[in-house]
Amino acid sequence: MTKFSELNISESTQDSLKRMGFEEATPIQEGTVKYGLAGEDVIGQAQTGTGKTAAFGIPIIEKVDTSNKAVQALIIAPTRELAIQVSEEIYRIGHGKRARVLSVFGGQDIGRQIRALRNNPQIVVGTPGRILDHIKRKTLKLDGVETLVLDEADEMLNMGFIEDINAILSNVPDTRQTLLFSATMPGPIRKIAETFMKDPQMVKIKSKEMTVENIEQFFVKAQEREKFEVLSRLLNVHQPELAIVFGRTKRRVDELAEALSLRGYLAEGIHGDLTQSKRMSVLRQFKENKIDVLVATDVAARGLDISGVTHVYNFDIPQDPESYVHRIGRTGRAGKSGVAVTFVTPREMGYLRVVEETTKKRMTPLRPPTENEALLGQQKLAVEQLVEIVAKNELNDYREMAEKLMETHEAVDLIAAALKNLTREPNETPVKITEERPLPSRGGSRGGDRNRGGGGRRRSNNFRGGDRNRRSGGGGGSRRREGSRGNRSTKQQ
Ligand SMILES: Nc1ncnc2c1ncn2[C@@H]1O[C@H](COP(=O)(O)OP(=O)(O)OP(=O)(O)O)[C@@H](O)[C@H]1O
Ligand SMILES: [Mg+2]
Repeated sequence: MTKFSELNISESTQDSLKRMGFEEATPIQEGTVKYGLAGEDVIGQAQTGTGKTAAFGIPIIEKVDTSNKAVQALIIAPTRELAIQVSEEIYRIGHGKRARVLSVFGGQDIGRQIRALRNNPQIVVGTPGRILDHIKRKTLKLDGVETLVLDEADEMLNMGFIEDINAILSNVPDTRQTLLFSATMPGPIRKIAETFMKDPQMVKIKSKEMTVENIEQFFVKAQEREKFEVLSRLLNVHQPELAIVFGRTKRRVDELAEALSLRGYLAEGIHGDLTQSKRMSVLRQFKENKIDVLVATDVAARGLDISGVTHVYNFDIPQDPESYVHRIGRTGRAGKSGVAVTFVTPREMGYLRVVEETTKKRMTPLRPPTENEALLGQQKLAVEQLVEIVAKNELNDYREMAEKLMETHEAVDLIAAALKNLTREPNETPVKITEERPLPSRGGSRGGDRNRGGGGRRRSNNFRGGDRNRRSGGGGGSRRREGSRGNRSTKQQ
């Protein structure tokens, strides 16, 4: 590990990084900051959660001239949430220098953004569509841009943003420096990326596997119709602090969020058809631990950095190995540990093998928990909660009542009743999960089919469904979840 002081960066930026709790540079930061500072183009590839944002953020902050009113750096990101997150991180890195950073994205009042743009931000982070909109309105001038960043470029190209990106690039001076970062760099994407760039320095952080080793990776084989029960049981056994469940389509996400709420989990869905304010409020609730389970599509979760995500469940196996890498990378970030479980129907085993070949990592088979094991997991949790309440020693208002109860009942029955009340018991509430068709067969369960069609094809999984707005609420939030946070770090697999 390298100290930031060895990377030739200013005291003020070093102070900001210290304030953020960054003590040493991660390998991708160590590898790219010098090129970034020297004005060279860089293609940076490193595993999820290893600090790629600061890898481009640090040189941007170092180079920005705060006495110059022009926009000097433009960062393009695939989603609104990511644009916000990246702008916040860069703002923090630029704290000492007082650089002005602004995020612009669709779904937010454009008038407000236009006014903010008049305040001369030096760094703008945005989604392609909205950036282009501002260029057309002449509310965003890019002739002073020296550094352009494409974060998650492959996702933007998958989403069909290539023309928008080309149009944006034609408004940025040719003399600019271009930086491109992602955890995965599929071949065709790299080729396209190179056409945007001049003699890019390739910085690939070598690792045996594509995924970080602090994520334990499991798969569970289940029939499509069994998957939801298996998910509920796994949640009961694993007791995740925060979990993300990925579904293949927007409809799937809506139905899963609804079904989980009905069964008493604090769950909400997030996907591209929700209004911007709904998406932001769901994410905020998740970050504040008011939701335990976030159900999401691939796109909605790309690049998101939420600390405390302990478990990722791929309710549907992703079609591309790259999606798998990005999905499970929502856990195990910044050196923390995480667990990923991928559901696979027998017909989809071929996809699992392709994922494993790409990531160079075998997933461990996981037996679906029995109903009894799920109950036991929850009972254990109830015991922990009860003991914790006792340890808090705030029971004075209850002692008298308790003593009275003990005159007529056995102590053991009373405790058993309290435990029962705290336990999430197997719940048969009917839920509606429309069966998804399995992915097209990949020829046999050993897979290994390298000749998969559609390498450069636009992914369709995030563009289907979404024919309904998500019903809000769902009720059923269980009592026992409330105030039980601090106690739920027990991780089992
Ligand atoms: N040098 C560092 N020391 C400690 N923490 C860091 C350091 N650099 C980044 N982090 C933290 O690590 C987390 C992950 O960083 P970041 O979001 O940049 O990852 P990423 O590589 O872009 O991941 P993804 O591929 O998922 O987009 C963030 O919370 C970030 O603040
Ligand atoms: Mg990132």
